[in-house]
Amino acid sequence: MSTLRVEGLTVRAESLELVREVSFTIAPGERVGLIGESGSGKSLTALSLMGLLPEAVTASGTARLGDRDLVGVPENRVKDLRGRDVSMVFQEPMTALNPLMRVGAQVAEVMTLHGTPRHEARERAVAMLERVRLPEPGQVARAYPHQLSGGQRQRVMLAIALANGPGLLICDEPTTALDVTVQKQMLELIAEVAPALLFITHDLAVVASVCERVLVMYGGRVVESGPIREVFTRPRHRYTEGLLAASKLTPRGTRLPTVQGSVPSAGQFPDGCVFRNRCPHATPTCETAPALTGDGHAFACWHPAD
Ligand SMILES: Nc1ncnc2c1ncn2[C@@H]1O[C@H](COP(=O)(O)OP(=O)(O)OP(=O)(O)O)[C@@H](O)[C@H]1O
Repeated sequence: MSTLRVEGLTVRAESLELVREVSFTIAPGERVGLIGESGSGKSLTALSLMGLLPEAVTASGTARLGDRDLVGVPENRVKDLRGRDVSMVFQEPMTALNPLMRVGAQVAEVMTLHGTPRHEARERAVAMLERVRLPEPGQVARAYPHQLSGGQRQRVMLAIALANGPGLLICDEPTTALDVTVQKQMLELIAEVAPALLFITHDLAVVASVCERVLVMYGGRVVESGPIREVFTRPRHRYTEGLLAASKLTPRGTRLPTVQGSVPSAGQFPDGCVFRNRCPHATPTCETAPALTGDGHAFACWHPAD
């Protein structure tokens, strides 16, 4: 597993700079959110890492996953990286899946493209469908996309994205088209299976529930970044303040007690709190977080508006 290091990433359409000098890192296992208003450059940032920029749009700067360059790589080599080192799940699975091909064959195809023998790929495809918790994976493998629900199709897309064991998963609004219950399950699954995650969304509650860190983009730049609790409770940039104010997250003014030397139990979080099952001080869930060192932390609690 390798760290993603992006430095000075700039995306241009002719002389127009659409993304400017973006720098960030994502360590193995880390989940980083990318938020910002429409047109702020989130998708172009992600597409640069996938080598999928639209025609006449170019990227400069560096993006390295371990010892591999992701930016400025010739097209014939980008195909090797895409799917194997970095994978992406988009919002609408129906447009990404081939309607005329059984889904098992579609999962298998991305493996054969990267050198897995055909018979082995078929077997591993079913295992991948099981990994993304599709019940009856053998049966699902034989289905066509239209025979599955939206949530099942998005799980298939996740299986395709993970098929070659990439080091980084990028998700661009992967649950926006799903209903709320299915969305929650899908987010939990993504958080669990992502080797390292760059998660693009407009939904701040989603970022808070899936990611540990967040990057805020505005006008093509990253204007603020940091751990979720810091950025969401003490935003430094006026634009972030505005985003929070306009979001479904509303500060209740509840300041939970300073925690001394122990991990807060789920009972300390009010119903509906996005931190409820996650320790806001550490990356794992409350249940598994190591005991705090005793210096104590205070935090405000943000939760979705009623
Ligand atoms: N092919 C292109 N040629 C020129 N400009 C483009 C092209 N694609 C995107 N842009 C512009 O680049 C800017 C950033 O676009 P991008 O799609 O990255 O924004 P975004 O933050 O992902 O927005 P959204 O949340 O709506 O998806 C926008 O101003 C957009 O109009």
